[in-house]
Amino acid sequence: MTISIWRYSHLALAVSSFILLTLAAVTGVILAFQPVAEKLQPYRADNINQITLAQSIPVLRKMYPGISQLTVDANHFVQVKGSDAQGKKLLAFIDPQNGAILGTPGKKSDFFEWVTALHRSLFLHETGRFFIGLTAFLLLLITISGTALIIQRQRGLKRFFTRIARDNFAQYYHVVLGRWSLIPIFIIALSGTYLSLARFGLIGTPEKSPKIDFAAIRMKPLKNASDFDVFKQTKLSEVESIEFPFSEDAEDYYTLKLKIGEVAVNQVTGDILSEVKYPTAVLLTNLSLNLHTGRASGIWAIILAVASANILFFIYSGFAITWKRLSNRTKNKYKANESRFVILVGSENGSTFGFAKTVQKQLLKAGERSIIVELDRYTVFPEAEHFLILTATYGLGDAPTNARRFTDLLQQHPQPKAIKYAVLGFGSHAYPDFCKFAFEVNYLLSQQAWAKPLIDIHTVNDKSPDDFALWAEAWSQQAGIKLDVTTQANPVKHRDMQQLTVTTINHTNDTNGVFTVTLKPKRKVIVTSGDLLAIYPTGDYHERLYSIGIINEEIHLSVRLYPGGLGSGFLHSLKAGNIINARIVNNSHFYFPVKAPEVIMISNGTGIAPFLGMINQNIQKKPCHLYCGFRDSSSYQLYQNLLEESHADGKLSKLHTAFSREDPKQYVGHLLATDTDLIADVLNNDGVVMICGSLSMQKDVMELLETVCQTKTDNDLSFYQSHDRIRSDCY
Ligand SMILES: Cc1cc2nc3c(=O)[nH]c(=O)nc-3n(C[C@H](O)[C@H](O)[C@H](O)COP(=O)(O)O)c2cc1C
Repeated sequence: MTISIWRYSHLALAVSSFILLTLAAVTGVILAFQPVAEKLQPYRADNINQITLAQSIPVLRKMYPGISQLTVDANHFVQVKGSDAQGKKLLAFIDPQNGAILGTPGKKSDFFEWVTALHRSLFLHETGRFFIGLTAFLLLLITISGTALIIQRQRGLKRFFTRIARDNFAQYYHVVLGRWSLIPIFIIALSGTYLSLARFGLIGTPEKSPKIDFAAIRMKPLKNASDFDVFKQTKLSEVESIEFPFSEDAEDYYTLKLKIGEVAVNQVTGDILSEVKYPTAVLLTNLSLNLHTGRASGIWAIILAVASANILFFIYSGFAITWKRLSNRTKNKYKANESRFVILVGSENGSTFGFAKTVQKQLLKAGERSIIVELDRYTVFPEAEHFLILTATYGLGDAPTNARRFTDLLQQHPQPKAIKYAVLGFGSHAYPDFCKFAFEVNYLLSQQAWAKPLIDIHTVNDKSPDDFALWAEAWSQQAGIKLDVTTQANPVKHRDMQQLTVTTINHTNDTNGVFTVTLKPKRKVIVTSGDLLAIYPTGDYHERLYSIGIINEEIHLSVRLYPGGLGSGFLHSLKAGNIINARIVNNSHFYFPVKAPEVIMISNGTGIAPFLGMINQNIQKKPCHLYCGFRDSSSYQLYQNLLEESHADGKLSKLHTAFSREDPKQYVGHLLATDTDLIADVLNNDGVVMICGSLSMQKDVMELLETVCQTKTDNDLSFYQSHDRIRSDCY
């Protein structure tokens, strides 16, 4: 069953019962203090588990000849009724061993009586009782659906109590407290439901009184009550009440109402005149009363109070979660058939809609026709030029509820025009399948003839504003529309601006416009190969990002000069000794996998930059295979010495080069196609594949990897992507 069915049932049940549930929970918290207050009174007989009727009854009859009834309540208070030796009315708590009076029962608290009536019947008699019973039943169903949701969220019963990733306050504590108070709430709901059913006679059979054969009552042998076998065998703790014989006539007898049944005892001989066992339904009613009211145990009563208070918190947090989900839904200004930008959203709890709205606002501000659509409402968008797909991942790396049908819809609705797409995955590293669904969507889109990637897939861990801003920047650069997504949580980032000195710049004319720049930070900075360097060519908000390779503590960039290119033109104009302002952008998802046993690196063009640094730093000489593609050998010359040295040092195990404009014309994909067994081995043995370069190269490589995964590895492509075993940084 899907998470949504449980969720919707949970919500529907909560919505339909929350008013009465609030009332029952508030009164329940108050009533739980009644047994605690009662237990504080000093009337408890501590040893009723040891005292037998044979010990107690003769003492009591002697002290109180007019005793008519004895009761033992859940507090272990023993109460006697009747008249005392002076013939005065008797109603007192006594010590059952010596008959001493411990106190007299006071009037029940009006307040507790009032709250009890409200809790049981809303002051509406049978109608009220019915609604309260129904509320208890709905609470039972809410508890069951809540349990199912926790099991699904935690990926199975075994992991029920394992750590919960913290989403937001209401959601986190809804689940955390839910796990702990599940059992008491289940017991409250079940016992409440049972008591209501019993009350309306829907279960249980009426108690039968003992049938006495008066003709068979014996007058002899005369025995003392202390010698009656039945009294000797019965402890006070087994008794609910005892009716004493009215006179000394043998036809008047003792009636023992025990916890499990009723026994009539001849007052002369001690014979058992009749014995009836209560039906299970009656025993269950008693048990339900004990469990529902906490009357039998002060500790249980406190647990009930806490559980009832938790119900109130669940009502609040449940509505806070729902409100968040609903308030993130959007109204669109434009229609699907007139929008140029389509923001497709996959979200379970609504936060991804918040990010989508930020993007939407910027696009509308820029005067673009833009629309937000749930992934499950995917259709043909005749005017669309850009798809921005923002999707979370749920369950075991699955699609969120509003994106379940997307993969089918994508096949059903091919788009009439070419559309540039960008996928942004929302997820959390607390889950093993990080952003798996986003990787799947990205792959499926790459298979559509009409879909053209604008930028590589990006991911956002734990709603990180920085991750989001990085994606927005990358997208803005390619789309030519500024998305300013800086927020309070992500204040102007240029605080971390560094001054960097150009140490070398290497541009020759025969490298197809590719050149390298080496920079040295003036101050010590934390930077790793794979990070990005953000430069500001016009000194304002225009930002350009370049992959970094660290060699000998210097930052190496590989850049292709584009005619009129803002960033590449700026870098190309630099001279050794120039100082530039730039900042390091953390890109840790593309770091060298230090723990992996073997690594395959795939690049084309300037995508080689981070790998140069990673290979240079591979002092442990971990097996590393580099597959790099260039237009021709002149572009390769920029890196040749460094790579050959690394190979000779053992930092690079194998170097494969492909030249697309020299015979035999080859792309990296061709090199990889001959080494599919190696790729499969690396993936099957915890190794990592890294890709850096152009999006079109990435598309071809991903297709090849998908085939390798289908035919030669244990898992599919998105599994390796979401477990950081296939890492890509393409543009
Ligand atoms: C029950 C549950 C399961 C999740 N499973 C995954 C997962 O498998 N992979 C992942 O990367 N993130 C997972 N997440 C994290 C969410 O995808 C992430 O918090 C996302 O930002 C939520 O977006 P939303 O509020 O739009 O649904 C899970 C979160 C929850 C609560």
